[in-house]
Amino acid sequence: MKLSGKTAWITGASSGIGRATARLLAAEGADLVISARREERLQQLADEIGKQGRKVTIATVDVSDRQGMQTVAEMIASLGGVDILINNAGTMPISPIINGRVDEWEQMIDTNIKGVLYAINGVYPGMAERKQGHIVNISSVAARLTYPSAGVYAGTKHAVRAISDTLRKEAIRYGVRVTDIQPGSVDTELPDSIVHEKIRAAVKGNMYGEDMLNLKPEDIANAILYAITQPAHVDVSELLIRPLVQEN
Ligand SMILES: NC(=O)C1=CN([C@@H]2O[C@H](COP(=O)(O)OP(=O)(O)OC[C@H]3O[C@@H](n4cnc5c(N)ncnc54)[C@H](OP(=O)(O)O)[C@@H]3O)[C@@H](O)[C@H]2O)C=CC1
Ligand SMILES: O=CCS(=O)(=O)O
Repeated sequence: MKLSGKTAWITGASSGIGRATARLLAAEGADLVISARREERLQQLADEIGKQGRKVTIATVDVSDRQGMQTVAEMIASLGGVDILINNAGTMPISPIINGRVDEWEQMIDTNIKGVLYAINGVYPGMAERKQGHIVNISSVAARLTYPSAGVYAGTKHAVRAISDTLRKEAIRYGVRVTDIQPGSVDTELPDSIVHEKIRAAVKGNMYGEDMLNLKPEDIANAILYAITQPAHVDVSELLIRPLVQEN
């Protein structure tokens, strides 16, 4: 097993990419801290993974809750810290900017940018002190391009990519590695977070159309595993993974 003796914190572990990654990392021997807002989902996952003999700690927290994230960080520090952070929690309530859905903009900014920063802030100082660690941020193909209705979402993902690359440069001196994972369309619950009904229907139609074979969450979990199991001198800085049929 490639991750025996390692502990990973996975945010957004209650579904999709986070849940698939939790399963894969546990199968490779990692102990886990899994967090999200839906506690029942986390408990089900913990029960499943616990049967494989892995230690799993649940943290029910909204990543946009600065104090709540600080409490999780303190709990993690009391466990001795984590070796790996999978900074995955995210939301995508997209809509045209002309609609002025300011609450949804703020939700994306608070979750996708501030949440990512709070998690980094929670574990990075400890990693730097121990002179080892790996931070994996899940941005998106939308960290490289934009498309109508996704202005704010793409803005948050461009920000995650910029934060990742800056952190990568700063963290070299501490022996901490940073990877930015950029998935294309993955078959998950993410479109359910779109509140604008017409856009949600359009995105779901596109993502689940018969002519479009999306990625599976496990495809991204495999990419994450690749990034975190390279030799210590290797930093997989970015990985862009699209379904074969996705042009942009
Ligand atoms: N699916 C796709 O096509 C793509 C996804 N991504 C990114 O991948 C990441 C994972 O998404 P994916 O698995 O697809 O979608 P899911 O909707 O299946 O999973 C999102 C996860 O994030 C958690 N989450 C959302 N908001 C919050 C919050 N405020 N606080 C804590 N946890 C939260 C959810 O848990 P809960 O609701 O229980 O809190 C859930 O576990 C996201 O960052 C997304 O932007 C990137 C590119 C493509
Ligand atoms: O983050 C989402 C990427 S895509 O589904 O719009 O390609």
